[in-house]
Amino acid sequence: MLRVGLTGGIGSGKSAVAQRLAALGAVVLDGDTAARAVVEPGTPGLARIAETFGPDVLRPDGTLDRAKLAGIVFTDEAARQQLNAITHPLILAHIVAQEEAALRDGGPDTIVVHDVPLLAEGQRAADFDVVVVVDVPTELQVTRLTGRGLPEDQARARMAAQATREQRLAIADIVIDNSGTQADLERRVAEVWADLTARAKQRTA
Ligand SMILES: CC(C)(COP(=O)(O)OP(=O)(O)OC[C@H]1O[C@@H](n2cnc3c(N)ncnc32)[C@H](O)[C@@H]1O)[C@@H](O)C(=O)NCCC(=O)NCCS
Ligand SMILES: Nc1ncnc2c1ncn2[C@@H]1O[C@H](COP(=O)(O)OP(=O)(O)OP(=O)(O)O)[C@@H](O)[C@H]1O
Repeated sequence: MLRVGLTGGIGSGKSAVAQRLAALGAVVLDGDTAARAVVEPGTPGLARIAETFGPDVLRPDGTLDRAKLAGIVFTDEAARQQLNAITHPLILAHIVAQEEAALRDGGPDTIVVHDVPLLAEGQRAADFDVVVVVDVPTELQVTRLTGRGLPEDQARARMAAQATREQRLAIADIVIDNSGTQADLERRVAEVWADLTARAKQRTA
């Protein structure tokens, strides 16, 4: 098995890369999806969030009001650290369980891609055999985020809560430049897939 950490700033195109890698045969485990699962109604994660941030962050139906919580944590660094302290250990445990299942089901050449939005923010790069970073210039991140409907001030607030472009590039083994077209991206991901496949074979040889 080859364990790949995939990361990129918000709006870099990380999800687009993950989708293409999945289509090529990777088992993709997604941090944002895990982050949603651990705060479903009835979970200890959601209970701790409601205790910490107050019942106002819950909707009348008991689900998390994500926009309200985002409004709190992306304007208040201490609040975001509190949220991270609740969610990050739960997210990690959720993903470890999914990876164990992938290992049981897949063969020795299985390529597991962990889509980890905040890989450069933690100390986890060493947990992976290969780190792939999706890179775009900062202003293009803003353009793409506003293009999908996020107000510019909110886009910039989230980017300010993340590592810098340079910090992400510093942990990369492979960089995917996504400043071109979707077709350019597809070609580059196919190249990277060939590279990952070769690395996976080398490990099992
Ligand atoms: C604050 C929340 C409710 C906002 O929800 P929303 O649906 O608007 O965003 P979503 O979860 O889809 O995240 C979108 C992107 O925002 C960025 N982001 C999310 N959480 C964080 C954070 N704590 N710090 C920095 N950036 C973050 C990431 O680039 C992520 O890919 C949500 O992001 C959350 O629960 N965050 C804490 C868990 C977390 O750290 N998740 C991301 C890494 S695993
Ligand atoms: N090469 C490209 N050309 C034009 N638009 C693109 C390109 N790559 C991605 N996009 C668009 O940019 C936006 C952000 O891409 P995507 O959702 O894949 O980013 P992400 O890094 O996964 O973001 P998030 O951190 O929010 O999950 C999307 O609307 C996507 O369709």
